[in-house]
Amino acid sequence: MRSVTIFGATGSVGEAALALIAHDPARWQVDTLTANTNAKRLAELAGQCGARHVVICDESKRDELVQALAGTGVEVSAGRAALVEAASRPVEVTLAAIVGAAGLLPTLRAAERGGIIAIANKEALVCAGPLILAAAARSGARLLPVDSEHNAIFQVFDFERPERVARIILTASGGPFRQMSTEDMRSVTPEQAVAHPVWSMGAKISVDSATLMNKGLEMIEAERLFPIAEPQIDIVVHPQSIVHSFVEYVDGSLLAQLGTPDMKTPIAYAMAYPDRIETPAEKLDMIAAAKLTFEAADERRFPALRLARAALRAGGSSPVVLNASNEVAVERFLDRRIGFLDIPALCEETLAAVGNCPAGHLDEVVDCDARARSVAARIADEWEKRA
Ligand SMILES: NC(=O)C1=CN([C@@H]2O[C@H](COP(=O)(O)OP(=O)(O)OC[C@H]3O[C@@H](n4cnc5c(N)ncnc54)[C@H](OP(=O)(O)O)[C@@H]3O)[C@@H](O)[C@H]2O)C=CC1
Ligand SMILES: CC(=O)[C@@H](O)[C@H](O)COP(=O)(O)O
Ligand SMILES: [Mn+2]
Repeated sequence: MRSVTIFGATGSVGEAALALIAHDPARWQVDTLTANTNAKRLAELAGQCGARHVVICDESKRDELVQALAGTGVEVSAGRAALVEAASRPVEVTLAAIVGAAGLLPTLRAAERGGIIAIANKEALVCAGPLILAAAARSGARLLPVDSEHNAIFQVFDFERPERVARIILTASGGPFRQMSTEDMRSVTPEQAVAHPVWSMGAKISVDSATLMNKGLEMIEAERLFPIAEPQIDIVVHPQSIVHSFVEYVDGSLLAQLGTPDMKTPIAYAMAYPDRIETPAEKLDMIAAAKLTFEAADERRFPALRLARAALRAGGSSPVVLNASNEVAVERFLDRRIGFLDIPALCEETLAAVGNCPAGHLDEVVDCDARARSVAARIADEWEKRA
């Protein structure tokens, strides 16, 4: 039996992990589940999986959660400090599945503590990858990527002889607007943007997939996770999302991991590592899939790719600023306060306005993230006043 804590249990990745646990409950002992505001669902999930402890970040939801779990013996905590404290509890597997930079502190605390850190929270790696890796190296924690592309690369990457790897190629579905002109993208709605053609995911990552910022963040995530440099990271659009990424070796061999687009497979890989466990994910029927297609990514229609590559090249605080401004922009787009094309535009203006700030230490990353959010909000407020 493995003990497991899930940060972001009420989200798309968190629920997929809990479905895996329900599929083979004898294998897992759930320690802590966390949510931001969704107390009702958190209580239901805790009841279903027999969690010992729950954390709700929004303190105003504490009473609702306490009432929902009355008589069950489940320990209830609330607030941001409790979220980070929960990462200090000893468990064998921590699933980091909070969305956004909000997941950074608990993920870092878990990496400081040890065990398997199954990491879906790519924004934490984008903002503070070197800090998380250093913490894991000190504690002996095993950092395992859950993001489908990075999980695929992890499965076929020669870590013993990385000099044999020529490049990695991240596959991108292309999102819902893959074939749309820039002009038509101007007026797309949040509903259209979150309707991902292949994957079923939370709203923020779905919008990121639509702008291709998701792939941009994934380039940075890959540079953090694997011993490769920016020029060795390429992207290819693969609308079927069956090949989850490639590793190209110096002899020209391309190794890939394939499967149906279901997050339960990479989550199971990371949570059960180094075992492989049976999952309820649909198995790939190659005859039915029949055709796998590949095309070039268009940086002109999807400028987020260009911005992310530039941020990766620039290093320092640029990835932090890119991520923070994107989080502000996506939230405002979902609230219908800015348009779809304004998302990369706001990131670009924020990057130019913030410039370089120190981002080597945790407090510097936190300050830089806050500064970028406030600059992005100010720019977007000015746009709104002018409109
Ligand atoms: N969904 C997917 O298939 C994939 C996701 N990822 C990555 O995994 C992460 C999670 O994505 P996804 O599951 O789609 O996200 P969701 O939006 O579906 O879920 C987010 C989870 O995080 C919690 N949360 C949100 N904001 C905060 C906050 N400020 N503080 C603490 N907790 C918070 C939510 O709680 P509440 O419900 O209360 O709001 C929820 O449990 C992201 O980083 C994403 O990029 C990577 C690959 C695939
Ligand atoms: C499932 C997963 O890993 C997502 O990050 C996925 O990659 C999103 O699809 P896109 O390729 O459209 O960004
Ligand atoms: Mn991905």
